[in-house]
Amino acid sequence: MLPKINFTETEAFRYLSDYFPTMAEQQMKDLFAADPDRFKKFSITFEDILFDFSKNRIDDKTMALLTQLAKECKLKEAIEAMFSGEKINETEGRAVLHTALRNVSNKPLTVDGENITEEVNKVLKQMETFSNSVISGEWKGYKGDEITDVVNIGIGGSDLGPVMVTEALKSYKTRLNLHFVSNVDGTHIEETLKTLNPATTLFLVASKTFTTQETMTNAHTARDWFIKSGGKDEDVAKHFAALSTNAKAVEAFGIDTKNMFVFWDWVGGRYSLWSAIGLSIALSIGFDNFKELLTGAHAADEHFRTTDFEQNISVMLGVLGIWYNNFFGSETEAILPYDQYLHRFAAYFQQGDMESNGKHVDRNGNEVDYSTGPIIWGEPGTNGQHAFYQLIHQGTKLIPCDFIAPAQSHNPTGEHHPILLSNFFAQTEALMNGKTEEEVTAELKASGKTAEEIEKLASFKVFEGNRPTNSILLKKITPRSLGSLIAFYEHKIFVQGIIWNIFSFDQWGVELGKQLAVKIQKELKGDETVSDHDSSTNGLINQYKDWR
Ligand SMILES: O=P(O)(O)OC[C@H]1O[C@](O)(CO)[C@@H](O)[C@@H]1O
Repeated sequence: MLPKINFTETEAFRYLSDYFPTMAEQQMKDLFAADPDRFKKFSITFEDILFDFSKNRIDDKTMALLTQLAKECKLKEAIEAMFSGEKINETEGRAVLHTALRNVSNKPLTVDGENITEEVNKVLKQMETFSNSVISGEWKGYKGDEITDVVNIGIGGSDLGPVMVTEALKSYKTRLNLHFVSNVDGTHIEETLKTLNPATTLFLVASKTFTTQETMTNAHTARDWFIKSGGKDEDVAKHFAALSTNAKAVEAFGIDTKNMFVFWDWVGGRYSLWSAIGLSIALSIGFDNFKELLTGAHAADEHFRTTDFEQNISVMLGVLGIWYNNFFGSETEAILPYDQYLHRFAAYFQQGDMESNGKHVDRNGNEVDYSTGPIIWGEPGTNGQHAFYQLIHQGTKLIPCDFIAPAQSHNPTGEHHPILLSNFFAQTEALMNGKTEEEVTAELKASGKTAEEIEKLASFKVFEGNRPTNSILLKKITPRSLGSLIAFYEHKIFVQGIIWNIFSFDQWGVELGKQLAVKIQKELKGDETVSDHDSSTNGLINQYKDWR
C-alpha cells in the first residue's frame, strides 16, 4: 500500500511556502555570481549523461526542503513498494513492474506466486529468436520472400514508445522498414498500405487488451487487405503477430498463438515499450540493441532505487517540477530535444506524464485542492525557436523547460552540430540572464538609433530572464543512454505522483469518451434524425448525416 499523505500538510511544505517569497525575488544570475560552485553543486553526471539543474530558481535551502518534502511523503517506502511488486495500482488491483521487464541482472521477483523474472526472460528469448529470424531473412512470407516491411498497429502506449524509440535510434536501423499505424482514421492505414507488398509485409498487432477499437479496426483492415491481395487464411500466420496480454482475443482474431508475444497486467500501457510491445523496436534496431536499451533503463532503475534523494536524478526532476507547479503556479513544462532523432520524445512523455498524473482525486478518494500533473509539450530545437520560444522568453507564463542534446551527432555533417548546440547553450543562457533595459538602450544607441526611437522601442526588447531550465547533455544517443534517459523521466512521474498523493498508474479519464463513442457509432447508422443528446451534439450528428 502506498502512503496517503497530503503533501500540503507536511512540515516541509509549510517551510517551502514561507521561503517561497524570498526565492521568487531571487535572480538566478545573482545566485551564480555569488557561488562559483553552483554548477558543480547542482549537476549530476550519470554514466555518459550530464544533468545540469543549476539554472533553476533554487538554492541550498530550497533543495533541502524539497528533498525533505519527498521524505515526509514517504517516497523511499513508495519506491520499494513499486520495485518489490506490491499492488500499488490500487484502483485496478495491480502491481507496477515495468522495472522488472529490464531487470537484466536477473534478481528473482515473485508476483502472485509466479517467478516473473523467468516469465520475462522467456518472452525476451522468444523476441530474440523471432527478430533474428525476420532480420536475417530466414522468416519467409507466404510466397517464400523475405520480409522487408513491418507495420506496428497499436495506439497510445502500444504505439508512442515504439515510434519514439525507433525514430530516436534510426541510425542503428536494420534492413527492415518500420511503419506505425495508430489513428482509426482510414487515411492512416490506407496511406501506409499503398506503399506495401503483402508478400513481404509483417503486421504486429500491438494491444495490451486486444479490444482497443482503433487498433482492432486497423488490424481487421490490414487482414482484409492481405486476404484480398491473394493471401489465404492459412498464410496469415506468416504475416501477423500479436503483442498482448489477452490470448483469447488474439486467437479469436485468427492469429496463431505461436505468434503471440505476451506481457502481463502489471505492465502499464504507457510503460510498455520494454515488454513484448517493444518487438517493433527489436526488429528495427536488432535484438542486441534492444537489450542495450533495457540495460540502460536498468542502470537508471538502480540509481533511482539506491541513490540518496539529494543526488537522485529522477527525484531532482520530480521535486523541481513540483516547485514550479505548486509554488510558482506553472501549468506547463516544455521538453525541447536538440536532436532530430528525438523528435517524438515530447509526444511520448505527453502520454507518459499526462495520462499518469492528470488526476484530481487523491489516494484517499478526495478531491485535491492543489494543482497536479503539468501539461507537457515540446518540439525539437531549433524548430521550436522559430515557433513558440517568443512566449517562453517574453510571455506572461513561467514555463520550465528541459533542454536535451547529444554532444556527438550520428550525422556530423559540416558545421551542423556545433550550430545546433550553440543554439541550445545560447537559449538556456538567454532564458536565465535576459536582457535589461540598460543593455537594450546601449545596444540601440550603438546601432545609431535616436533617443526618441530608443524610448519607443526599449521596453519591447527587454527580456526579464530568470526563466528556469534543466539541461541534459548526453555524450551520444545510444540504445543504452536512451534507455536510461527514458527511465529517469518515468521515475520523475512516479516521484511527483507520490508527492501529489494521486494514483499514477490508472487512467479512468479515458473511459467516458470511449463509452459515448460506442453509443454514438450505432446512432450514425441509418438516416433517422438523432434527438436524444444536447442540441449541439444532436446538431453536429445530424449535419454529419446530411453531408456524408
Ligand atoms: O494497448 P491497448 O490495450 O490497445 O491500449 C492502448 C492505450 O489505450 C489506453 O488504455 C487509453 O488511451 C492507454 O493507456 C493505452 O496505452
